Amino acid sequence: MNKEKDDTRQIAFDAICQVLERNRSLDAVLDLLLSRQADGRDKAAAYRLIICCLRQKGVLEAIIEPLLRRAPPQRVLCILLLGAAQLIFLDVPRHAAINTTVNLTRKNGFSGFTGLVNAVLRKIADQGPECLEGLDQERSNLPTWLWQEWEKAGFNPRKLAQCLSYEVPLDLSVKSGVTAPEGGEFLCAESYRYPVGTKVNLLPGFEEGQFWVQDVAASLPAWLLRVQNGEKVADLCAAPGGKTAQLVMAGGQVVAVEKDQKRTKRLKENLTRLQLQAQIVTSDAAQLQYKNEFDAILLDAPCSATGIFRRHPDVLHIKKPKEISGLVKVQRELMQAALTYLKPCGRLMYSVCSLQAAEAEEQARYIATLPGVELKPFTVDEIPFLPEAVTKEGWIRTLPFMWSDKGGMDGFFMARFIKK
Ligand SMILES: C[S@@+](CC[C@H](N)C(=O)[O-])C[C@H]1O[C@@H](n2cnc3c(N)ncnc32)[C@H](O)[C@@H]1O
Repeated sequence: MNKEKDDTRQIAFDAICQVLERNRSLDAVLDLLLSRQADGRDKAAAYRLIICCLRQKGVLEAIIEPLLRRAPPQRVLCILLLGAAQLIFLDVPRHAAINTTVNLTRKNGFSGFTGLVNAVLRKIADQGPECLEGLDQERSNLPTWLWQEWEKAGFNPRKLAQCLSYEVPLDLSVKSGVTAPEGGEFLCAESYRYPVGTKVNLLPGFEEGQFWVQDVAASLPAWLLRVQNGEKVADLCAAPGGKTAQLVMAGGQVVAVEKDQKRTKRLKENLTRLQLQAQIVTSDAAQLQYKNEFDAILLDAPCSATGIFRRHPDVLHIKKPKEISGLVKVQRELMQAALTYLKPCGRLMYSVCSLQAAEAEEQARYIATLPGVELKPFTVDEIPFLPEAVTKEGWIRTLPFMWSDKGGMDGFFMARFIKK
């Protein structure tokens, strides 16, 4: 492999192009791209650069575009984003940022644009932090459709966009009976928070399967299902398995269903590392043959994932409004199926990591209208450490700026129902 080609900036460029041009999720491209880079520090630097570009894309474009007479090819714009991010947000010295970006332009077949890249980046470097003056940074960084939908839902999009300006800590769910690794802050339930930059695989106990990575908000749906020892539980959309692990730990006899083969493999690997056992079924969870069988079901449904934009800023750019209606349809099919699989008096937890009302609040309203189902509202007593998340309808809605003094949390929605 050509080492020179595989440097930090080349990896960042390849990743940004795949996300922005091909709408591929960052997770999907990173595994492959980062495996090309042997040096851990270079990997971390590439990751930092990619994340910064995706978080600040709107602001960077607002700075770059007035400096262009006509639009260059999309890939040259990606190169400019990388160069400008280094100058404005990552404190890379002017000389290094400009020279390496000009080299990147040449190496990727855009020799005719090296002059332009050089000139634009010099202007940005000359302006320094002043280039941010007068810019509505929050508004620039959110796509208009998300800003509007979040505003309509009453979520304060400006405060949400502010979550893009800080680095995100690491949250672990820790097995019961195990001491959490040192250096973490206890949050709630089985969740601990570690400082930004903590490497999970270097923490003592990782190999032994004593904990797993899971945002504190993501740990709430399985925890609030209050599974009792020996209960028969289905986790209908299970991979990569953070919530399955919680359900098993709580003592459930868990059937974990996952449609995607590759993700099922990851689910199995994760449960093996954690030394936890569940019956794993690879199938469309809407097509199973169960009837009146489970005491409790977790439906952590496939969704737009807009609630996880702090950790995965790619969602801001790859998700499109027209995708939502297809997801709403799948979520409803899964809900209907879940209600068939549930025993009378059984509990259904519906959750999504989405900030889109159509996938969350409106879906909860829809389930409540189905025959034979009733909402079991959450009360503040059940979640006293986060009372602001309990809505007047009795749902739980976490928002990324909740606990912002500690580093925030993912945006999750959950609603609990009982089969009559
Ligand atoms: C939000 S993720 C689940 C995350 C998981 N509950 C956890 O906590 O680790 C949704 C998962 O549902 C899977 N999925 C999507 N449609 C499905 C279906 N019809 N049946 C079963 N699984 C499905 C996706 O492949 C994805 O792994």
